[in-house]
Amino acid sequence: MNYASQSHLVKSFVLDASEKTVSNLTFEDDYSLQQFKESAYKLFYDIITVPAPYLYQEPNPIVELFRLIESSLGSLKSSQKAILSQLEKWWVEWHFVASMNVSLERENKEQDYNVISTTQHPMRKHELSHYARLFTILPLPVCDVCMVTGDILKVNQRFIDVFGYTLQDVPNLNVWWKLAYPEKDYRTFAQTLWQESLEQANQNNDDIPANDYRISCKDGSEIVMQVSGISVEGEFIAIFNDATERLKTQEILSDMAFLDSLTKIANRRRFDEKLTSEFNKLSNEHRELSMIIIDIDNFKKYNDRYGHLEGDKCLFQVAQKLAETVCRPEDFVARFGGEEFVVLLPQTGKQGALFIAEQIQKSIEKMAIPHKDSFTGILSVSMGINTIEHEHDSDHAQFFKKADNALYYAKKQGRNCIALATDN
Ligand SMILES: Nc1nc2c(ncn2[C@@H]2O[C@H](COP(=O)(O)OP(=O)(O)OP(=O)(O)O)[C@@H](O)[C@H]2O)c(=O)[nH]1
Repeated sequence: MNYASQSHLVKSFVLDASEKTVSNLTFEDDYSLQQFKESAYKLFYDIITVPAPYLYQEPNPIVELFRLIESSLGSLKSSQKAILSQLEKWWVEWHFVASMNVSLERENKEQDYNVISTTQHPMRKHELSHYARLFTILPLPVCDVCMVTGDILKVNQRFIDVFGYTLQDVPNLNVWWKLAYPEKDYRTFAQTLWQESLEQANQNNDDIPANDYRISCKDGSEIVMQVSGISVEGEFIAIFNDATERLKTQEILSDMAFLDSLTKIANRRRFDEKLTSEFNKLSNEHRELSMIIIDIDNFKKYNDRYGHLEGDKCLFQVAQKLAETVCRPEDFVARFGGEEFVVLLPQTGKQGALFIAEQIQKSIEKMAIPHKDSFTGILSVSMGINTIEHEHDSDHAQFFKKADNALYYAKKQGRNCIALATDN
């Protein structure tokens, strides 16, 4: 771009316009506004010769040029300032329309599409110029991608601000996937999800549905984005919406609801509360209380062999099975943490608790979840039981500790077994 000559042209245009046609850019009627715009567009048409505008990159040539013009005008009058800033906006619009026309012309070669005649009247492309402005000023990161080649055609300034990548860093989808999704497994997952979303949009003739993606930024930080999009004739525009805050809120809400997010049973916090309340009841009423701590055997090896995702699935299945097996309304099941669960059985003595533990063992065995690295070839659990009566001198921490000691003993016996805490 020849900055000097263009700067000179725009400068004389601004000076001329601010002297004659407008004062503070308040146009008396639509006609004078239209006149002014048309002369501006005519000027752009005369001076713009760059074939492929890279408007959305840093440094942005248009912005640079206008900075130059502004400094060369010395101390600006407010009317000149207003004209200059309007011109800059229109120039961006005009440039976008011109580039759209160039691609339209390429597609319509056989119809002898006349680019010049359309670009001389750019306001006919009203919608396009609106789109151009939207694309530039949208406070969300957006990028425009050619579906055929995978080339990223444009990214807006917000995209650069949020992710740190410019169009040079991510010229096409291949590079984008590698940089933004550096971990191979997660990349495969994200690509599959995005591909399915594209197909779904295509089938339903609808927008690209929104899903959450964990994206790595140029500075190495990670950000969770809800990505959706629209597809328009061989291109799609991906729209990124920050999901971090939403996910944080969801997490807090699910914590507040005392639900373990993975297994969908009560969590540790809820268990602590329940244990305290059951313990307090003991002193007032003639009651018993039993606790069973359940720990999956060799779960580390399970994760190592079948992968963490399968491990998560397994934890969910075991938790649901426990909730199904321990079904009296006053009984209580929670995930204590990791691969450890806990059952509280109010008004239940040693024999009753042992019976429930055996039921649990059987139901887990019946699920027959394959576990090649376990002694039995299927998933098993070990359990420690403790029971307390209304006359007691321990606190709930001690009560828990004894059940945990019993569990430790069960593990030492070779796993897949149940141990009762001793009285002392
Ligand atoms: N998939 C998955 N794994 C978890 C989760 N929480 C804890 N773990 C895994 O559970 C495993 C527990 O390992 P250990 O404490 O060594 O116990 P173990 O391998 O079952 O051995 P034993 O208890 O002696 O039978 C670790 O590998 C943890 O990473 C979870 O939410 N999901």
